[in-house]
Parts: sequence; C-alpha cells; structure tokens
Amino acid sequence: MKKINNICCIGAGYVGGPTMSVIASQCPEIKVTVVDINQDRIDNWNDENLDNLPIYEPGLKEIVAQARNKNLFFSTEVDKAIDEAQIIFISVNTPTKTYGKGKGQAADLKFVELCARNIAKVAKDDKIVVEKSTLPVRTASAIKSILQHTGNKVNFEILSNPEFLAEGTAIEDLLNADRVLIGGDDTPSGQEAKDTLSAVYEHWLPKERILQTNVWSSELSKLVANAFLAQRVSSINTISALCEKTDANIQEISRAIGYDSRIGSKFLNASVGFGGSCFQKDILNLVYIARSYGLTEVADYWEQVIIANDYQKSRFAEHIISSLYNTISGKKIVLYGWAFKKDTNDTRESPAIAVADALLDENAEITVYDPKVTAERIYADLDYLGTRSPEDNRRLLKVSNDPIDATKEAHAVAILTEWDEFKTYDWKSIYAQMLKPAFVFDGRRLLDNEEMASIGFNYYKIGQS
Ligand SMILES: NC(=O)c1ccc[n+]([C@@H]2O[C@H](COP(=O)([O-])OP(=O)(O)OC[C@H]3O[C@@H](n4cnc5c(N)ncnc54)[C@H](O)[C@@H]3O)[C@@H](O)[C@H]2O)c1
Ligand SMILES: O=c1ccn([C@@H]2O[C@H](COP(=O)(O)OP(=O)(O)O[C@H]3O[C@H](CO)[C@@H](O)[C@H](O)[C@H]3O)[C@@H](O)[C@H]2O)c(=O)[nH]1
Repeated sequence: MKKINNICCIGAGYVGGPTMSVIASQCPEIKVTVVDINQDRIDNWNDENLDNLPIYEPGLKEIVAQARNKNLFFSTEVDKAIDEAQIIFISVNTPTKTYGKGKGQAADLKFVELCARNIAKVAKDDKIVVEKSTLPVRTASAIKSILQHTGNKVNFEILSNPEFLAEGTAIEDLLNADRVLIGGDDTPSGQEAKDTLSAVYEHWLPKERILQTNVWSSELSKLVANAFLAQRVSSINTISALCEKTDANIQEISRAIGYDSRIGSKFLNASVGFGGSCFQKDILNLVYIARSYGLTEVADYWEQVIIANDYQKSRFAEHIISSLYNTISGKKIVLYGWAFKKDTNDTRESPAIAVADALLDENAEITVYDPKVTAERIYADLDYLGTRSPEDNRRLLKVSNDPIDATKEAHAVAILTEWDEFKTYDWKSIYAQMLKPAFVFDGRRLLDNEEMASIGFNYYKIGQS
C-alpha cells in the first residue's frame, strides 16, 4: 500500500474546502492542496481575516486556522497541484443540465470531464483519482476512458468516494462520519487504491465505518441516500397538509411514528419544503437515469418526491395570500431567513426563493432578513429566476440588517429558515409595531402556539390547524 504524503483536491467549494481542511487537520504528515479556477474563492480561503472564508460552517475557521499554510494550501495553480499529488480528489460542481439532452434533469458533467482531461494532460506518474463530486452511476467509466487514452503510460486508479456531509454540520459530520464509502475495481491494483484511501480516513475514523464496494454501487448509493432522505421530508410534508385539515398535529405524528425503531425519528420535521444544492438535483438525476433505462414506473415514483416538495412551497405561499384576505398587493411582508437551512450561508434551491417569488407575483412589498446571507446573493437568486426585471426585484424587495426594525408597520412575518435567533426575539415588541391584525406564518415550526396567540398574533404553524 502506498504511503501518502501529497493530496490535491480540485474544487474549493462547500465540499472540497471543509473536507480537505479536516483531512489536513487529522493527517499532519500529508500536504493537502485545494485548487480552484475561481480566483476570488481562493483569495477568500487565504484571507487573513477568517470571517471572510467563502463558506460559513460552525467550527470551520478554527480548523483552517490550525492547518492553513502548514499542511493545508489553497491555490489556483491547478496543474502544479495535480502534478505533485498522489491522490487527486475531483470535487467540482455537477449541477442539473440547463441545455441540450437531459436539460432540467441530468447532471452536467462538463466540469468533471474538464478535470479528467486536465489530469490526463498533466500527470507524469501514477495517480489515484477520486470522484468526490456526486455523479451518475457509471461516470467512472467515462473518466477512466479519458485518462487511459493519454498515451503517456501513467496508470490511473479511479475510486468513487461520495461525500455525505450536510451543510451547517459539515465539520461535525466529517469528524464523526457514520460511514465513508469507497468504491473501486476489484482488481489487485483497485483493491490497493481502496486500501490506500481508506488509510487516510483511518487517521480519525474506526475501520468498521469505512465501507468498500464496487464503483457502481458507490456512485448509485449516493443518489439513493439523498433520494431516501428527501423522500422522508416530502412524506411528512404531505401529511402536514392533511393535519391542517383534520386537527391532527404533525409534530405528534412525527413523534408517534418516529418511536417505531423501524421508522426512526430523524428527518421527520415538517417544513416549508426541502432546499439545498443536492436533494432536488440528485433526485432529478436518478429520475433521468431510470427513464434512460426505460424504467418509467421507477422514475415516476421518485419524481413524486420533487412534485410534493414544489406543492409544499406553493401551498405555504398560497396560505399567506389567502390569510391576508386574498390580496397582498402593497402589503409589507417580512421574510425571516433566506438560507435553505440554519447555520449556513448557502441559498441554493432554498424554499425562501420560491415563496418570495410567489409573493412578489402578487405585488407584495417584501423585506428579507437573514443573519448570514448577503443582499447581493438574495437579489442574484431572484434575478436568476427571470420572473421579473432586476429593477422590479429591487423595487419590491428590500434586504434589512435589523430583524426587529424590519417589522415596523408590517402586515405579516413569514419564517422560512429555522435560525435559532428567531426564537429569542421579543415577539411582544414586534407585535406592538406591526399593523393589526398581525400575522406570523411559521414555515419551520419554531415558535410556541399559545405564546404567540396570547401576544395577539394570528399565528399559523405549518402542519397544525
Ligand atoms: N454542498 C454539499 O453539501 C454537498 C454534499 C455532498 C456532495 N456534494 C457534491 O459535491 C460536488 C461539489 O459540490 P459543492 O457544493 O462543493 O460545489 P461548489 O459549487 O460549492 O464548488 C465547486 C467548485 O469547483 C470549482 N471548479 C469547477 N470546475 C473546475 C475546474 N475545472 N478546475 C478547478 N476548479 C473547478 C468551482 O469554481 C467551485 O468553486 C457536487 O457534485 C455536489 O453534488 C455537495
Ligand atoms: O426533517 C427535516 C430534515 C431536513 N429538512 C430540509 O431538507 C433540506 C436538506 O437538509 P439537510 O439534508 O440537513 O442538508 P444538506 O446539506 O442538503 O444535506 C443533504 O445533502 C447533502 C448533499 O448531497 C448530503 O451529503 C447530506 O447527507 C444530505 O443530508 C433542508 O432544506 C432542510 O431544512 C426538512 O425540511 N425536514
């Protein structure tokens, strides 16, 4: 088994940055270089002020402070890092395709292919190439084909090592992973590569948690894990709609079913819908793959998870509109939270974007407060939808840094992210300065019904009538 002292990771994003920071902090003898073509991102990773790191994750800046410029480096010198590394992680983005065949469903693999071509061009000695990005099943064969046709006699072993961290808990998830999955060929050199990568993780994780499979099982397991998790959220969210009609309480239902050890209690929190860069993208990809093999029933089954999620977001927006007497034109509605979940500044596929867009369609005057998301990001998310002009988005939607001041003369507050600080606000003072009747629409089930009602609010909690 090879002794590893040099690792490179292509892609300094939400996965590459935290994952490599943890590897560097746990493996002091290994030099870890994270490279990216985005100069701004790399500059931010190298910023002396650790509050300017491009990603916010609890515990991340402490780990970066400990390892950066010792055995952890961030750089745009992609070729040099590839050349020096024994293991190369590919951790670039694999978004849903926005063009051509598979548009709107298949994963766009152009960035991954560019990495493979770059590795093929630069490598002068044998390398282990690790798919860290989430990829459709059988992508490794495309990477292998590109790498094996370089004619430079370099031997490449391709491994699949999907990442299971969740944002907001990335460092904890990495340090204490339930499992690490490593897929590779069952040949002697494939086995050696799997063991070599396994030894890196064994610096801090027990060997039993490192699972080895063939490449295809590993690639597909990642899509399936996300599909199962998202399915639970959609399942509980569909039942939240039924609860609102029947006087049943979704929290009591989650508790009642979660006590069944076969079902388990996690991922049963009803919400305004799931967001994040992964769930929707990976299920769409699974649906696309199933359809491409002619498995229509399989594809339809999983597609329903996305349809139910879209329904939950629009149902929430429609409830706001109907509660405010079917007209919200010119009414001030404050959105608490824009990130797709708490403790992250990531807004990709955040349900807040869809809810805001639906309210703006009705000419509401929106004010957004999020403790970690910038105004620039919020406008970029809305402009990307192309529903209305950037000028209209800026005219109708304002971003505030003061969550309490934002509620002055507001008709309603809608809670869209479960930031802990929302629970600590003085809701009596908020009530005092809002227009009456004052409404709170709680899409994250954060606040207490009785307390909110006793203050005087018309309080709606998703999943409860
Ligand atoms: N975000 C998550 O929580 C998460 C968790 C598990 C898995 N994943 C998967 O990991 C992969 C990466 O996700 P992410 O959220 O880190 O993406 P990201 O967009 O945050 O980061 C990707 C980075 O790759 C860089 N890049 C693209 N092409 C490049 C090239 N040719 N050379 C150098 N750099 C290049 C981009 O500039 C960007 O900084 C995706 O496949 C995703 O599905 C994400
Ligand atoms: O009971 C729940 C649990 C989650 N959510 C929502 O579901 C979304 C996704 O949450 P979570 O899974 O915690 O965050 P992600 O960072 O998207 O992580 C998922 O996607 C990653 C990218 O593939 C995987 O690595 C992780 O294992 C997987 O949990 C968020 O909008 C949550 O608010 C709910 O509404 N109710």
